[in-house]
Amino acid sequence: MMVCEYKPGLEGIPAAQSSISYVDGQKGILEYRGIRIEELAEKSTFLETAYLLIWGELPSNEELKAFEHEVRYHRRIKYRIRDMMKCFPESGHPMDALQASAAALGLFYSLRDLHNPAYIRDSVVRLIATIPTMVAAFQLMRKGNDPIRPRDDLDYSANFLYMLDEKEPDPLMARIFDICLILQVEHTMNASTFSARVTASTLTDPYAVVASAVGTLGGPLHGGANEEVIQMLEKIGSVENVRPYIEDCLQTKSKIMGFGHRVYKVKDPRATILQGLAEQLFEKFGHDKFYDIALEMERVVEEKLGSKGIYPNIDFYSGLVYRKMGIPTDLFTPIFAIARVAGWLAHWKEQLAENRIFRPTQVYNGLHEVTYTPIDKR
Ligand SMILES: CC(=O)SCCNC(=O)CCNC(=O)[C@H](O)C(C)(C)COP(=O)(O)OP(=O)(O)OC[C@H]1O[C@@H](n2cnc3c(N)ncnc32)[C@H](O)[C@@H]1OP(=O)(O)O
Ligand SMILES: O=C([O-])CC(=O)C(=O)O
Repeated sequence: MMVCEYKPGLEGIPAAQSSISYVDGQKGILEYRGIRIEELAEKSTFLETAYLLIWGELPSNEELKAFEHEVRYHRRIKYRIRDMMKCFPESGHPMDALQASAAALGLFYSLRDLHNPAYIRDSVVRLIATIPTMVAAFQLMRKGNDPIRPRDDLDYSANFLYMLDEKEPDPLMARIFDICLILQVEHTMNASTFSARVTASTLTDPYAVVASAVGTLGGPLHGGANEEVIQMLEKIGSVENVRPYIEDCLQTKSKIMGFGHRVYKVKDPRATILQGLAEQLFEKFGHDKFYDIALEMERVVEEKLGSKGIYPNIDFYSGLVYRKMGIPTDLFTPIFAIARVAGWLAHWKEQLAENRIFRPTQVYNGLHEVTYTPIDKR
């Protein structure tokens, strides 16, 4: 057997062959199925992009209409799922609520008919359709309110924003939210997608695949950083405090949230687009002082860490966009999951097409031939 060098975090080790997305981290390029992210953000919608990622090609008009229709009519969640969610502690994190709810869907649809295209399509539609409803339902129920029923006349993103507070969203806000989902939907072999593929490789059901990926996305080194960025900006509080804050992080070797990336060594192209979206919102709905703090952070981090290739990642500006929409900070990562579920499902489908169970090796650095010490002699 070939002996390979151990790489912490599997840096640079290919874990799959994939045609779903492509990143050039030196040039700051991201493509979904070969199409540049900038073009999709300008011209596509989240559901069209999800279709592209999962089925490999842009849909025809009829295909898109059919997909949108199916998603629209699967948005409602079973009352037993709602009843289960009512028992969750209101102080719990919405990512944990989402992970548990996604797993619970598997109790109702545990068929695992993995060779049947109709089962694949049905699972894709159900997960993409119900995850926003479950996120919004927990948000209302933890405040003691009843969930708001999805509105069939609203499109995907407008309906989610509506379900958060029963107000039809401003059209610019709904469009910007939809673009955010396009930007967050997929990113090659990131930690949560890897998790999804490992889980998929055991041939379990897609609800378990998504639940395991949601659990992985929530950590602060991954999708959870978008929530931490806002907490950091609040803690810094003013532009003058930025430099001392960053100097302190460098001295204590703490991570600056929303900066750095395993693949990008330049500014993440999605951060650039998100920054532009935040500016559009500030223009229409008023400035946010945290944006000035964020700009100063970007300047100081570039000065101090630019030579190491540490620049803003996708999580740096997304929180400012969601904050301006009035969305609570602890929903930022669940919203990331609303988007990324389509990427995970594209990888689930690709993994199933040429499956082999993931079973890497390890470099054992423990003891051998140790004798058992009876408890009274320890
Ligand atoms: C959707 C997403 O997941 S995007 C990423 C979201 N996560 C964050 O924003 C959290 C902050 N960033 C980080 O923790 C990292 O940059 C990660 C997790 C994104 C990437 O991690 P890795 O590729 O393993 O890089 P690693 O943590 O080994 O850092 C490499 C070097 O850069 C430094 N570095 C990396 N990111 C940062 C940061 N945000 N702040 C300060 N220093 C950093 C490290 O201290 C290390 O320095 P050293 O070589 O002198 O020890
Ligand atoms: O790719 C990664 O390592 C992190 C990630 O999910 C992203 O940047 O969207």
